[in-house]
Amino acid sequence: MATVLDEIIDGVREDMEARTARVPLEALKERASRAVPARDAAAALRAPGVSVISEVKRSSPSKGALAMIADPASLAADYEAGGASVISVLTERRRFGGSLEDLLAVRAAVDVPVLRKDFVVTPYQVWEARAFGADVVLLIVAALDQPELVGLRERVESLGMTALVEVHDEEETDRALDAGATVIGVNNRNLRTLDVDRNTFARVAPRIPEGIVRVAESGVRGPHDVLEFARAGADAVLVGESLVTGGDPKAAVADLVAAGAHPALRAGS
Ligand SMILES: O=C(O)c1ccccc1NCC(=O)[C@H](O)[C@H](O)COP(=O)(O)O
Repeated sequence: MATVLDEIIDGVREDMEARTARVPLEALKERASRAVPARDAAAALRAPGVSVISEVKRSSPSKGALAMIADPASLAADYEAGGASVISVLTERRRFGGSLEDLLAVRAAVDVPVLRKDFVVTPYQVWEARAFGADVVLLIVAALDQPELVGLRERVESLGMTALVEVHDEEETDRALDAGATVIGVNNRNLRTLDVDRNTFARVAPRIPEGIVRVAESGVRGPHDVLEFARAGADAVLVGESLVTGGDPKAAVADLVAAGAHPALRAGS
């Protein structure tokens, strides 16, 4: 039986084929060659404290509509003002209501690195990410076989960007490491059931060696969750829903950043 992930990827491939018919790969490469260089996201995520990746997220398969977000650039600027280290932009159209135009607008509005959050399964999408200003590209291990994962990571890095390689369990973590990932996101959301289990990060993180950036993704409701993920070894958290539904995104990000800089975390307690 097809999973939600399979269904999303089927739609992504259809949309991408339509874009490929309009903009051939060679034209896209030419546009990417004119893009300003990528910002260093790995350095931003390695900074002291728990870095906050704040997401522009209009809707989701698990929750449906979340927020209108008429002006993603303005939301991203609020996130940056609150102290976000990286802005994540969901560019998938059918289930998340995003677009490459959102990515372009956000990149022009902020000085921090910007993540293309999508279901990337072909090199064309990586070139697209760069052409539209991305500094980071999400690669989901569950969506790729091993040669695809290795090839896409290499393509992302050859264009000067950072690959955020997403895993859900220990086996996928081993695949990410074998593929040469240096930034690994553990998603607490099971992509088959869409349920969030916040214990996933604590279970999987010990599998990720020191020196690799560890990102806890999904299910961050507030500062207490940042503290929990930090104690379990997170260098960064990726947060969407609670920021877009909370009413004051700048203050909400600032609260998360403050929690991630808590002195008790520096003492290792
Ligand atoms: O959010 C979903 O329902 C979802 C369903 C299927 C695949 C991916 C999905 N979300 C993408 C994400 O990973 C999250 O947007 C991101 O981690 C932020 O999560 P949250 O803070 O829980 O919105």
